Amino acid sequence: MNYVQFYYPEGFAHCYGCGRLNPEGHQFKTYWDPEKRESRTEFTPKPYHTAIPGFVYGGLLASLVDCHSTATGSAALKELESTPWDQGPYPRCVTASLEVQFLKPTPLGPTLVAVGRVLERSERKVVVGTEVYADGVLTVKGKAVVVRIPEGWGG
Ligand SMILES: CCCCCCCCCCCC(=O)SCCNC(=O)CCNC(=O)[C@H](O)C(C)(C)COP(=O)(O)OP(=O)(O)OC[C@H]1O[C@@H](n2cnc3c(N)ncnc32)[C@H](O)[C@@H]1OP(=O)(O)O
Repeated sequence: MNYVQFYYPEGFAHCYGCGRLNPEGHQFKTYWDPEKRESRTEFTPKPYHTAIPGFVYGGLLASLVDCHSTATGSAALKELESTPWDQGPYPRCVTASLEVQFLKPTPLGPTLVAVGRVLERSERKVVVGTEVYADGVLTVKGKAVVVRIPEGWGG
């Protein structure tokens, strides 16, 4: 299966964090495992994503949790459709609220792995829990409420 953001409609694919059509952005890519009902986004920060030397800037970590959560919400809403996983478009979500807990400084260098789970889902809203690991150590936890984009917004 391809990544969730691959299936976003073109008009919703320019996000600075995860838009596949934004060459200046991070282009986060999120994979959904339909059996485990778990999402995974891997990203290797660049040397300039620095907070203090050797550690990742918290805003980047929040962006990772943000876009990873909207993608997880998208996959969770896609589950409600009868179309196959490899057939787009996927529903597009925006973030209504985002909580980030920085548990430990996140080292700059290793590939970060964000793992997401669906905590709650209705037809329009998904609550997503995320854990971010660096070298297998949990450094960040997130919780986001994401909402299907209202009718008439771009796309
Ligand atoms: C043109 C091109 C676009 C292009 C768009 C491209 C999208 C890129 C997205 C990338 C990720 C981001 O950075 S997103 C960017 C940051 N986010 C935003 O700019 C979103 C701004 N906010 C909004 O537009 C709005 O507040 C919405 C759409 C999120 C929600 O408004 P609404 O449509 O009136 O929804 P509403 O019916 O009130 O609520 C739906 C459900 O969500 C819950 N809910 C609503 N807000 C919150 C909240 N802050 N905290 C907790 N829960 C909330 C409600 O209780 C309800 O739950 P229940 O009663 O059903 O249980």
